[in-house]
Amino acid sequence: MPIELAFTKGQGTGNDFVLVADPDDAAPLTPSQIAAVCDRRFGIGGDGLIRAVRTAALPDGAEIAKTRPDAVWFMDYWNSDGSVSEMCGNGVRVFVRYLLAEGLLELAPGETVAIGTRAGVREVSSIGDDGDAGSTSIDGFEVDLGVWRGSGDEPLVGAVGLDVARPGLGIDVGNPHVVVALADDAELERIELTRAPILDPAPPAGANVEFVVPADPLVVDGVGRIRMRVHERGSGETLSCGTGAAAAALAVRHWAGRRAPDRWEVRVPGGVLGVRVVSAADGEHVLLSGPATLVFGGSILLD
Ligand SMILES: N[C@@H](CCC[C@H](N)C(=O)O)C(=O)O
Repeated sequence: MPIELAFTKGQGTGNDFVLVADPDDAAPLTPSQIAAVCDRRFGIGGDGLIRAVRTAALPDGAEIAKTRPDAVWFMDYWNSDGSVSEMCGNGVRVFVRYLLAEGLLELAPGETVAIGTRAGVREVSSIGDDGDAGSTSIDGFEVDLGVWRGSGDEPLVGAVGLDVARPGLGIDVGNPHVVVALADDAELERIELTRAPILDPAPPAGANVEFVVPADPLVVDGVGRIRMRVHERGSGETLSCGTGAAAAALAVRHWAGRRAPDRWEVRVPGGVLGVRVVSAADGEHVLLSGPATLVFGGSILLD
């Protein structure tokens, strides 16, 4: 007997998601149902599926429910192939937009909400209008992705369109990334990402792979500027990846050395994202800002 699933479609810089509400985790979806929903020809289509579940109702939220009762909602994030991920930087902004539209949350400009994720609690602020967060922040929402770290991975990365494999730098912002610098825009356009890049050695949990090109000049008015394309673990090439944009900015900042700025503008095929790095007592936090839009809603029949 097919089940009817009510959904909303949303996107942030062209990274698109199917959102469903299941506050009590009453009807978990199987990986094959998720892949069917995300299929662009046979389903709704999306780079991922996000379930809105109360943190206390989801087994993966149990620890957060004990320590951070203010993180009422959990972003249960799934890639389009039905694999699970710890975190999604574009997704978490669209998730907050969705909670607001569904009347599940109230948030004024400048206010912050704590969201449970598999990477831990993430603070999301409404910015723009009255809630400005600074010159590189993009109106919409800004998420504190927490303390970033180098993953220690330094694989060689091969991709169709690259003459030789290039060195990659592993960055962890709650989920795993490998960032690769390319020479120029022509090389960035030439790579073919319908096939997954080959990482040697491959990180055990896989990785999202970002290809970046610095703008010339790299820094204007204290803001670093880069272009990026991405192949996402579990979703293939997407128009944008928020955590990937943060990882790409962090890698270029690392390569640029001590005088590199803390504010970055990252151009992706689907738009522009803001990244800033802020020092705190527990380390360097990376913050991501960008738009979040709901596009349409409906219901789908699922086997
Ligand atoms: N598009 C997302 C990242 C989604 C998860 C990723 N594919 C993974 O498996 O880690 C973003 O905006 O960060």
